[in-house]
Amino acid sequence: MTAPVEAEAQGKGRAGGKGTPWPVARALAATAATPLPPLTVPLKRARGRVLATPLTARQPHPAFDTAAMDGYAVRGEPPWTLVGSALAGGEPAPPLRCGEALEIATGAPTPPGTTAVVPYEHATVRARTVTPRQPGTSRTHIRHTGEECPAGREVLPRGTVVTPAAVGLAASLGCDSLTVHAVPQVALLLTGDELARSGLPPHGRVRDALGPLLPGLVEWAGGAPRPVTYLPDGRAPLVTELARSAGRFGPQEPAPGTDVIAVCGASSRGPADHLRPALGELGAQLLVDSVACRPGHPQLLAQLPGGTYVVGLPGNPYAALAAAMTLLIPLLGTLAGRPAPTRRTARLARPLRTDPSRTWLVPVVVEDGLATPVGHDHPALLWGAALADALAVLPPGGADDVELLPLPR
Ligand SMILES: Nc1nc2c(c(=O)[nH]1)N[C@H]1C(S)=C(S)[C@@H](COP(=O)(O)OP(=O)(O)OC[C@H]3O[C@@H](n4cnc5c(N)ncnc54)[C@H](O)[C@@H]3O)O[C@H]1N2
Ligand code: MOO
Repeated sequence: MTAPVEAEAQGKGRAGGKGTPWPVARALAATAATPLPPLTVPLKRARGRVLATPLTARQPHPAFDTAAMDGYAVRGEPPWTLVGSALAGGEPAPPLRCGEALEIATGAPTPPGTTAVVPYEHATVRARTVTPRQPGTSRTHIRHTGEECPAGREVLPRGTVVTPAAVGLAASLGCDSLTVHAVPQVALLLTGDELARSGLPPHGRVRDALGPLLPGLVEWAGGAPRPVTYLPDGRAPLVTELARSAGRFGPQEPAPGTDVIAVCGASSRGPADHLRPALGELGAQLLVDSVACRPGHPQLLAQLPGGTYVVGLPGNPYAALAAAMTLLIPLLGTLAGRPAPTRRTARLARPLRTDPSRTWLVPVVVEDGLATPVGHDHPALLWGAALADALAVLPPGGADDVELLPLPR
């Protein structure tokens, strides 16, 4: 599927054309790369990354026989004589003898010989004699060593995203570090002389919507966004910044280790749309050149000679988001080591206008398996996307059941 950029950059024939079919483009983005190499990081830096090796228990859980309730550890048949007390984290208690009871806190090791823990509410104590309030049940209220997880057991497979719960689980099982995939480093280049970064822009200029949007989107997809770089319109600044971001050359210090560069704007064929010519000048290979979808068709995926990927996103903000969901998010997922997402579908709440040759990405809210379009889906405004749970993928010709691309919430 690769084609030298130079050839494409010369012609304008594909600007309004159909481009790569949307499902093909997404699959190309997901398979263009391989996961970044593994590295071992402390637990506190592991969250959001992806396990490169399975998480296995370094110790059994629980690590010792322990009381599941506050009450009395007892041995043998009642009544029992109270011989002392044990708190969680305290000195280990000596073995119990038959007929003895030890006041015990939840989580304290049960002394050797314990046959049950009688909760306070099930016991009566008089003159250091403990008796049960009701006939014994079959429950001993002892959590035995390894009963929840034996040592060496694989508890999370490779490819699991490290959630807060996973970090806590790893700690419970004695881990101080996790082996995860490196996080894709993402440079964000925004082009356009018309962009204003705060306040109400003067006539003819527009507020930048993508500088505020993209870092959160990249983090959600498992990448690490670099601070946004704003570029003036022009081919030369784009060539210089693409090369610098890729760490290849440049007058300034190269940015080390950039895996992906997302470029916003300059993706179409107008006089200020320099992305394709700039990529051509740098000797990039186009992997996807325009996608048969609305919005977002001018998007592209390319690879610079040093290996860095470039995703070209249209300047129109909703078109940029739709394009990012098509090319950038699958690419980042693969680089980050995430498994392919589970395919989700829903029934469209009402039929939508369809296109015979292009996929439409439609913002929807999803409830009880029904996808309801929220409207407000003009390519230039993120209103519909901000209301939506997901983008519904409406294939050429339409469908009753549609695939969903969940949006970050
Ligand atoms: N002759 C053709 N013209 C256009 C075509 C085409 O096929 N043939 N496609 C249109 C489509 S669809 C899109 S989308 C845009 C893509 O344009 P670019 O990627 O080149 O982006 P720009 O021209 O720079 O900007 C387009 C539009 O978006 C605004 N913009 C840009 N950046 C931002 C930002 N960060 N935040 C908010 N708004 C932004 C910009 O001001 C323009 O209004 O091309 C069409 N034209
Ligand atoms: O990608 Mo444009 O519609 O897709 O604004």
